[in-house]
Amino acid sequence: MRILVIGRGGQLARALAAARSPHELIFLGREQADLTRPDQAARAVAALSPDLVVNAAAYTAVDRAEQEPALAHAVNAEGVAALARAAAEAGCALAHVSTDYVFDGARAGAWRPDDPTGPLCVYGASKLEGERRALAANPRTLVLRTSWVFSPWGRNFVRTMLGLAARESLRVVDDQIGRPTSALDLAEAILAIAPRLTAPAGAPVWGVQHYAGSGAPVSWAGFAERIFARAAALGMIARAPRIERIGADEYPTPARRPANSTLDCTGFAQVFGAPPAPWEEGLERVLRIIQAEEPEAFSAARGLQT
Ligand SMILES: NC(=O)C1=CN([C@@H]2O[C@H](COP(=O)(O)OP(=O)(O)OC[C@H]3O[C@@H](n4cnc5c(N)ncnc54)[C@H](OP(=O)(O)O)[C@@H]3O)[C@@H](O)[C@H]2O)C=CC1
Ligand SMILES: Cc1cn([C@H]2C[C@H](O)[C@@H](COP(=O)(O)OP(=O)(O)O[C@H]3O[C@@H](C)C(=O)[C@@H](O)[C@H]3O)O2)c(=O)[nH]c1=O
Ligand SMILES: [Mg+2]
Repeated sequence: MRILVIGRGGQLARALAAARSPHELIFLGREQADLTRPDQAARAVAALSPDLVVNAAAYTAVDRAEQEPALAHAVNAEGVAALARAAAEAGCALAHVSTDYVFDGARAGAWRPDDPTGPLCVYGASKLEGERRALAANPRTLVLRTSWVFSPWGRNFVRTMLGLAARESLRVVDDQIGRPTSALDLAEAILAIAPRLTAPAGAPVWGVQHYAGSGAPVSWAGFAERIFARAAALGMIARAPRIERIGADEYPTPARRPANSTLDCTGFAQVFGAPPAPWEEGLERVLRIIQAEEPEAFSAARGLQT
């Protein structure tokens, strides 16, 4: 089948490009399909008439969004609405990726797709609006919420931590928990379920589902410890910084983040017949790719004699 991916340089888009797949994948970067220029994406969808559009583009700068709410909304809500309309008009399905930050995180237990939302920040609110607009514009829409995405590329918590590995100690928030997700696993899951996304409107595949790394939820501090422990074991860093576990109130950021971001993915496993991959295995794979692709990238932080 023919899959049109909106977005090219981002983590998920790169992971989709790296994955092995029997499908024909076409990637459009911002130059060809800018979500703030709704006509562009619509023209591309009409011209290419794919079976499925995967939206891997988004405004993802969580803190900066607090200063740029209009732009976040233009990309994550208006742009998505236009894309969904174009897909509906061309008769093609839409897989749209969303986020755990649509929840307020204010209770224990994993969030199910139909649990009440309540975003705490501009990014989360813009993504929630995008979900609604996509589902309203195209009945053949799968909104796939994911969380804490990391990959060998771009901006993510794993690369941020590796960049700080030379520090003696690091203060990291311990009262926000969630499920980290490898972009490679997410990409492979999307490609694996793609043939199911040719179903007609009303089929059980449409609507909101959750896909996040399986295994125990962790705090950012716990995730950081795991990253450093594995990076040290792989010889990427000489030794792990000491992690000082702090509260979010001790690490002020412009955007508020949910205390409990844990996504319940049982619905995805039921509908698509495959549970998400374990995040700890995803981390191992991502670290090995970073090590292979950029042996010197974190050399300043390695503290290793080379
Ligand atoms: N990263 C995470 O931790 C999480 C991400 N998600 C969601 O997953 C999806 C993929 O995220 P991820 O791959 O990490 O995102 P990235 O931030 O890595 O990439 C986002 C991509 O979107 C592009 N983009 C931004 N604005 C526009 C625009 N106006 N028109 C077209 N393209 C644009 C960026 O282009 P450019 O490079 O030119 O800026 C970039 O290539 C997003 O929907 C995100 O909301 C959900 C949960 C967690
Ligand atoms: C760098 C750093 C961050 N932190 C905290 C701040 C914050 O609470 C938490 C994560 O910070 P980050 O900015 O890396 O992550 P953030 O940008 O909030 O990541 C989010 O991105 C969007 C796109 C999503 O959709 C979410 O699922 C989530 O992955 O870690 C520390 O405590 N110490 C540190 O040294
Ligand atoms: Mg960030």
